[in-house]
Amino acid sequence: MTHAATAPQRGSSISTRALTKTFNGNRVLQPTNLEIEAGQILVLLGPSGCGKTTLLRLIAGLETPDGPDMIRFDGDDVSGVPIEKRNVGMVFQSYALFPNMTVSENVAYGMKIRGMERSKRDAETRRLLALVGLEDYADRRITAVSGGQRQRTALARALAIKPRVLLLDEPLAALDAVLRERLRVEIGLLLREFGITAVYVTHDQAEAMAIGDRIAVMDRGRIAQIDVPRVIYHRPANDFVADFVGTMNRIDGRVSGGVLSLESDDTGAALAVGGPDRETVLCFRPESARLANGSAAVRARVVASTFFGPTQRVVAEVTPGRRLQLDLPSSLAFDPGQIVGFEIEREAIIEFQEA
Ligand SMILES: Nc1ncnc2c1ncn2[C@@H]1O[C@H](COP(=O)(O)OP(=O)(O)OP(=O)(O)O)[C@@H](O)[C@H]1O
Repeated sequence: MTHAATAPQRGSSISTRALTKTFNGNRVLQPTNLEIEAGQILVLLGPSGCGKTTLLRLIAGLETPDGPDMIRFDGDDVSGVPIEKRNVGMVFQSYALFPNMTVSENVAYGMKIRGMERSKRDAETRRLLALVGLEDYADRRITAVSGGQRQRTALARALAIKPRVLLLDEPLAALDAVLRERLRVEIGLLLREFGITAVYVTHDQAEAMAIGDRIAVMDRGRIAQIDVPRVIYHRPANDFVADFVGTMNRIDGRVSGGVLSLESDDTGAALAVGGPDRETVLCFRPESARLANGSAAVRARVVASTFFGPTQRVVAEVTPGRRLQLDLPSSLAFDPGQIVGFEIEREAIIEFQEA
């Protein structure tokens, strides 16, 4: 395991039971049952207004649930426990740091007001600054460090009070894309090293995939699906999750003799999918397409192509108006109007039950 200096502290498990929240007669959180194991990172992912922040604030104790005994930490009802007694740390998009203090003073603040003695506090501050890679910036004023360094200061400050639950609300939203990408990896590693239980709100699916042990995708006050990132991505439970997480292609048509056929002049689809004859909608991700020729291939007319570096995203029509997005090797050039043939592995095809 890890050595003493970074020995993981134990996080609390969190569970909610039919947790709801109503604002002025409007129920914005539908009955929600969550089980978050100690030390796990759960990401709440969903579009604006779906209830992510409300759920986070309920766990924090910043909002009151509709009823008693709806939230438990380590099996104990925390309904009557105020935020300062819940042992939660919070990190927000706006850093909420003290601008007139240095980086290390900000990190030490919580320990100071809790009366930790100077030498212990200094040692702990140094340890935390090293952990977030800011040891060389300890004496800089907050106003003299970058956005990413401020966010890491905020994280170190939240961890300094040794919370058993860390709640993060869009902590990287204010940062530029490059920094966001780097910090999302770093934060995930840090939280795991700390062994803390974390709930992390974002509407950025790449961030959710990188950070979450599990992801809860939320839709209009409900959890639409909760699972590990791989399952959320490859086996979305419904249309909403499929569309919200990544790009999903759809081909609708009739499956007859296990094959979905769409024919029109020089384009068309002949996808072997198996199963009984039916009207259906088949879904697949752009990266599931493989270039192919022959009778088993789908043929589509290229509309446009965008270069991504290792791959290119080709937009092509399988019949007029039925557009698909395909990720194909970028070493090949595809001109508009050209016919491209491709296949999709059967395991990569997702079919939702007709509602
Ligand atoms: N204090 C409040 N009073 C009344 N309605 C509220 C309050 N807080 C949130 N809501 C409503 O609850 C719903 C969920 O809001 P919430 O902030 O939880 O969404 P979100 O998923 O975090 O959105 P965003 O990504 O935009 O922050 C919204 O319709 C919002 O308008």
